[in-house]
Amino acid sequence: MKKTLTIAGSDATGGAGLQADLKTFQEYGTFGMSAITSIVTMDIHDNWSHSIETIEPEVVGRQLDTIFAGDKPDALKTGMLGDIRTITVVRDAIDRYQPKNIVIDPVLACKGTAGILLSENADSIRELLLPVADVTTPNLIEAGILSGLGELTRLADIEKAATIIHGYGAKTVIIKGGRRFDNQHDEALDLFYDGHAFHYLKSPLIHSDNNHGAGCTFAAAITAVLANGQSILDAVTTAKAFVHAAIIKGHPFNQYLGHIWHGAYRDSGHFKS
Ligand SMILES: Nc1ncnc2c1ncn2[C@@H]1O[C@H](COP(=O)(O)OP(=O)(O)O)[C@@H](O)[C@H]1O
Ligand SMILES: Cc1ncc(COP(=O)(O)O)c(C=O)c1O
Repeated sequence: MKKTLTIAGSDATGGAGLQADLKTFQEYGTFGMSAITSIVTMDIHDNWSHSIETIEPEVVGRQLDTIFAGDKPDALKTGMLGDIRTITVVRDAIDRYQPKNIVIDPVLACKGTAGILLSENADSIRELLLPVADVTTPNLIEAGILSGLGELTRLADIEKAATIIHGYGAKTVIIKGGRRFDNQHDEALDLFYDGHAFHYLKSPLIHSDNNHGAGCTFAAAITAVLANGQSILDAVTTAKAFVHAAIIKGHPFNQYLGHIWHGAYRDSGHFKS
């Protein structure tokens, strides 16, 4: 049994955050574990504004000590980390326990929120987590912030951002253009860069707002496939198909939010032996 770990925030609605990660880990037949960093709530009476309650960093550290008291996870991912002190705690645990297959999803922006969440975390993620990342998966906004390039509107900008982020130490960078990157071909386009070549991952753009949790789920699927021993390019390719199926079979939650369905890839006949 391969083991996977998420260090992430809780999304009470169940679509994103550690809930998305654990569901996805299970879909890939891995045993998921979680260290919770923050609790996100949304207010139906205030235009669905998001609030973040951070868990004491010391408690995050104790969760990690608890998890690493067992066999080492075969892969781990980080999501929303909440407090800057938490980023230090996570890096300390990585130095102490030396896990392999580290996926850093640098969550700085949630869909459905006008502003950027936790932009002050960007510097700490860049300095402490990118140097130990086997894979990092910023969306278009996060890649603009982490690279310092700001708004990325052309393919050349995205490639430049990937090169800069790779320069901070992440071995593989995947910039999720998703539906944010405007292109003439109606494609959801992501860029994969491993320091050698740029690969574009493309899928038809789905015209749906039921996309809450897509980013977390994409990174969680990569984590699970790495835990199962496959290559990074394989992991990213199947994660793209997994999240594509999940968005197609998404369903509305309320007038503000629509969920993806994490079980859609299995429903469409995958994972059957
Ligand atoms: N409307 C869509 N149609 C097809 N794929 C999408 C769509 N929106 C996002 N994706 C894909 O889902 C994954 C997550 O991307 P995105 O939603 O941009 O991340 P985040 O949740 O971090 O903002 C990427 O592989 C992206 O290309
Ligand atoms: C705890 C948590 N993590 C991450 C996210 C980002 O979600 P997505 O995968 O839609 O970008 C959210 C969004 O609400 C969240 O609540």
